[in-house]
Amino acid sequence: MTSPFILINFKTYREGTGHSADRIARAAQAVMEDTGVEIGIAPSFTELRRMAKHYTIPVFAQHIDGVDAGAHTGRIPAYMLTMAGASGTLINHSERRLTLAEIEAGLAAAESAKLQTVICTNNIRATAGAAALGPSYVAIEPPELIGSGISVATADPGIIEGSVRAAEEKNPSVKVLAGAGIHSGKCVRIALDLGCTGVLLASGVVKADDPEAVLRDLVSRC
Ligand SMILES: O=C[C@H](O)COP(=O)(O)O
Repeated sequence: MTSPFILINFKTYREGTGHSADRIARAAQAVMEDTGVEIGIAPSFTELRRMAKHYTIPVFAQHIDGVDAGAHTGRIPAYMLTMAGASGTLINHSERRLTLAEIEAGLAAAESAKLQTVICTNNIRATAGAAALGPSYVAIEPPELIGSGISVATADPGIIEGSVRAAEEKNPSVKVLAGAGIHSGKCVRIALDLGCTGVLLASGVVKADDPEAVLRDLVSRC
């Protein structure tokens, strides 16, 4: 049986930058080592290489572009992510929405670089479409709950259940993460009980006074 996966997105929070990013990464590594629950981080591009060098936990990018090396100003190709030490990438986060063509190109680039892929979706139909593309994970996140402190696990368990079912129907090898407002071990337990492999979260850990305490609570019912 595979371990649950908890992926912490640092977004562009100041609390996820510089020394504060280290505080979270250090805590994530300690909790992962103590409990065996897989905990990954998705820091900003400017922190990614440093995070991947200093910590052994999985480090994901927050975005990828389906372009190769060359004349592409301001883009982030797969080879740069692997050179920086990333092991995976988010694709199509609600805060960085992409066209279908861009999602497909980013996914293909990530796969050819052997990066794990998390396509984010905002509803069950989008989950079905994303799962059909065959990423490693689909992360279902109702946009209205993102950053709200109100957990999708309790506010909208139906969207999680429906997404798990949709992914299973389209491609049973695609794992599902639940995200938006996740902040406690209870939220994680509900997501796992609904068939998810884990959770994608940000503010609950990144903005916490004591990120390690939150992380220990998150894994407490895995
Ligand atoms: O990538 C993370 C999600 O957008 C969830 O964010 P949140 O945990 O702050 O609601």
